[in-house]
Amino acid sequence: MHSDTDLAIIIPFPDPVLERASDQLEQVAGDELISTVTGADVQPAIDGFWLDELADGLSESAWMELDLTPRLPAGLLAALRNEVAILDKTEAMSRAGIGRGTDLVKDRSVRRDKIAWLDGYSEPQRLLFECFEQIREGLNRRLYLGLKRFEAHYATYHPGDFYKRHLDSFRGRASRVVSLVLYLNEDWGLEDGGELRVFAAADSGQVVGQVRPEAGRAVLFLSEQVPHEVLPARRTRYSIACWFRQDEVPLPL
Ligand SMILES: O=C(O)CCC(=O)C(=O)O
Ligand SMILES: [Fe+2]
Repeated sequence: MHSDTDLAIIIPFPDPVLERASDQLEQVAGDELISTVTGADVQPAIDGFWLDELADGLSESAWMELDLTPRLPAGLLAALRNEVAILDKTEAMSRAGIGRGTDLVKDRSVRRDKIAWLDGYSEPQRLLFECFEQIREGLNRRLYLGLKRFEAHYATYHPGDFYKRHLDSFRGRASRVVSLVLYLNEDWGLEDGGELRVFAAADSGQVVGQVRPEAGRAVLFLSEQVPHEVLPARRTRYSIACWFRQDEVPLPL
C-alpha cells in the first residue's frame, strides 16, 4: 500500500531539439496519409449537456471514463490512428521522459512509451484541437478552473511497454490541472493488456477502475489527484494524452 506522498510525479516533457511531428508526417507519409473528414462530417457534437456530465464527473469523483466517438467528426479517430502509426515509423516518436523540475530522466523502469507532440497543423489534429478547446471552455464555465490552454502528445506503447503508477502534476503547481487520454486502437481485446488502471484519489492503493484502450474511449481526470498506471501492452497501443493547463506560458513542472 502506498501513501499519496510516495508517489512519483512523472511528467513527460517536450524535447525542443526534435523536429516537429508534422514535418515528419509530410516527409514520410506521402500517399500513406488518408484523407480525413470533410464537409458535413465536420460538425463537432459537443453540447452543453455533455459538458455538464464531464464537469459533474470531475467534481464528484475526480475521474471518469467517456466515449468520445459520437463527439468527434466521423473518420477522425481513423485519421489520428493513421498519423500515429506513420509517426511511429519515424524519428518523430521519441522515448518519453520523466521529470521533476530539472531532474529529467528517461527511466525505462518507470515508463517505456514513445511520444510525439501534436501541433495542430494537420487536418485531423486541427479538428481534434477544436474539440479539446470546447472541452476547455466548457470546463472553465462550469468549474471555474481557469484553464488557459492545453498540450497533447501521441504515445505508442509497443509490446512489453508500460507506465508505472504516477500523478501527472504536482499539487498546487497551477500547471497541469485536467488530464484527458484518448485511445485509438481498433479491436483491443482483454488479452492485449495495456489497460489504464486508475487509483482512488484519496487512497492511492485502491484500484477504482480499469480502462481498456479501445478506439474512441477516453479517460478524464484531475491531474494532481488521480494516480494511474498503464499495464504492460501485448500489442502496439496508440493513444493521445492531453493536459489542460492553468499557466499561460510553460512553468517548470
Ligand atoms: O495512455 C494512458 O492510458 C495513460 C498515459 C499516462 O498516464 C500519461 O501519459 O501520463
Ligand atoms: Fe499519466
